[in-house]
Amino acid sequence: MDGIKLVNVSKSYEVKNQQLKVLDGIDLNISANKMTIILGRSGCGKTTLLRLVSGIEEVEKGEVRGVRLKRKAYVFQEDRLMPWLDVKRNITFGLKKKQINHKKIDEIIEMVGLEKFCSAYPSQLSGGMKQRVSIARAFAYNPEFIMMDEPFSALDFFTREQMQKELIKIHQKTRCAILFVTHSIDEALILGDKIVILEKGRIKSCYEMNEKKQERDLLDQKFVALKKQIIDDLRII
Ligand SMILES: Nc1ncnc2c1ncn2[C@@H]1O[C@H](COP(=O)(O)OP(=O)(O)OP(=O)(O)O)[C@@H](O)[C@H]1O
Repeated sequence: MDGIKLVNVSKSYEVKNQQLKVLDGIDLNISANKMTIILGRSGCGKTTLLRLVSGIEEVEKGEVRGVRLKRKAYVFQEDRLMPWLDVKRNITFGLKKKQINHKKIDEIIEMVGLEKFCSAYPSQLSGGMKQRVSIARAFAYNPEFIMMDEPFSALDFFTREQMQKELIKIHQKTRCAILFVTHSIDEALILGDKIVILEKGRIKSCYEMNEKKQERDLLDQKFVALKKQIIDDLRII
């Protein structure tokens, strides 16, 4: 699959008769098979960027290339499950009957550790389990490109750590392109193949990460130094 390319993308909103510039001249390559992280402070335009890439919102200026014909999935901060459907039906929701490959769906359910909960309803699941269902639903669609908007931000430290590990595993198997929004520097360092720092609607800096994900140790000198650098990038002067 080819990647996705943003060329000079800008977006403004009209708020109380004034133009609020949210994104300003974004140039970005979202590589196929890789996890690209958008990291930034609250209000810097991360969700707006995802919405433009997904096509939910229209680009005002510039262009998003290579996304239109791709199979896309979206994972939101909240799980957005159907309360009246059990886990398996939530995961296959949106797929046509003949598109459902039960063997593959069962594999995905196993990958997210929910094999014992296939017939449970969302009200019977914890927050972390519900978010796993959302992730399984995205992967069940066999997407070429997944957009994730702070999917783990409502989870406690340990559940979040576990979900990050699961996401790395499932991504290594499927190798789809992922655009992942977060405001956690640690999460970006754990997951990213590329970390893009967004600041006031512009790309402030960009880091390519070549270290194997399973071997990343955030307490290692190299990662501590990179984290300091990113904190400096995010500091508003
Ligand atoms: N539909 C809209 N109409 C007007 N202003 C909007 C709209 N959507 C977003 N904004 C404004 O655009 C700015 C960026 O919002 P966005 O949601 O993209 O930020 P974010 O980086 O995702 O923030 P957070 O991390 O808090 O979710 C904010 O000032 C927000 O108020």
